[in-house]
Amino acid sequence: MARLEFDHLNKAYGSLRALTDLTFSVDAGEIFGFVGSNGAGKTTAMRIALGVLSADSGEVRWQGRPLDLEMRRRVGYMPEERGLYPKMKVGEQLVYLARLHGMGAKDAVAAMEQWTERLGVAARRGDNVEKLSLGNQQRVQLAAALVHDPEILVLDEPFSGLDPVAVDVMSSVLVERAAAGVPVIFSSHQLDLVERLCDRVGIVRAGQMVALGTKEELRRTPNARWRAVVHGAAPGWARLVPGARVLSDDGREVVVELTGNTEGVEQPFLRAATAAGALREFSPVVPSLADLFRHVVSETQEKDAA
Ligand SMILES: Nc1ncnc2c1ncn2[C@@H]1O[C@H](COP(=O)(O)OP(=O)(O)OP(=O)(O)O)[C@@H](O)[C@H]1O
Repeated sequence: MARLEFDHLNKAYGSLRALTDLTFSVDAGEIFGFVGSNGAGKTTAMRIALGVLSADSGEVRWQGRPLDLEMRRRVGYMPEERGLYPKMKVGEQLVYLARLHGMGAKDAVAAMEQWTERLGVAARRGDNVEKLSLGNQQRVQLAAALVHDPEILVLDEPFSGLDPVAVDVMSSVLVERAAAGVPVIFSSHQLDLVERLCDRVGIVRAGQMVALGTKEELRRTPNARWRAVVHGAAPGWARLVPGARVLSDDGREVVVELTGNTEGVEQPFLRAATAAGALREFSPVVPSLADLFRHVVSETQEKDAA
């Protein structure tokens, strides 16, 4: 299986430990969301993958082999600090970058035309990059990451500062590249997007991976939560349900945490809700990625403090 592996990466800047045994992998065809608070170490890990920065120990492998200079030419990278030449024309710059990655002149021009078209900046090919709005510069930056038809995509906050249309274009490009077998890793603070796009997610805190898995795996909690909306019920009815802890109750909507998360664990709560009054809604409460993120980050902060 073709897989991009980040294997026990350690990195310190002087006395600051930026990464501690950071380990995870991204399969070919998978979109991996790399999330974490500011300063958690995402950029550091991506820079190590690209060889812009060296790790103190650990390595990044593609298909079982450490990423060397030759392989890194086949990676599409969007650096956080962005890396375009402001005084060079959009089209020329993309052709130049494609050639730098080993493409022939004709193919480089064709790829530049294709990607500027796809990303909605074809009309700006003749303009210097610095004349473009920030969002359009970012579209060009993505074109720069894609123009050489990379085998791997590593994108540092590709969605920041994009308008909703550009977000849609960027999303569809990532989904399409993954469908073509490319492992895609991107960092983002926009957790709704990560939730929507990613197959798997890794949450880093202070250089360590604190949660890793598919969205379903991350959402699986030891105790299920359910909500019921009941009209005309006597106050406090839910407190009498065996195995249920009431988390909130506004007189109509009640949310409970149940002991366990097995099939059918909600049935006593459902029966009680039906008996209590007119049941209008009944559903499981599924935590969002933002809920999980807050939970994981605050939980590990408490552990650190202890
Ligand atoms: N060149 C550097 N010299 C010293 N410290 C650095 C350097 N680059 C990063 N750091 C520190 O390493 C830690 C990890 O930073 P990094 O940029 O990798 O985090 P990040 O997760 O990408 O953050 P953000 O979401 O804010 O972009 C931070 O504490 C940061 O201050």
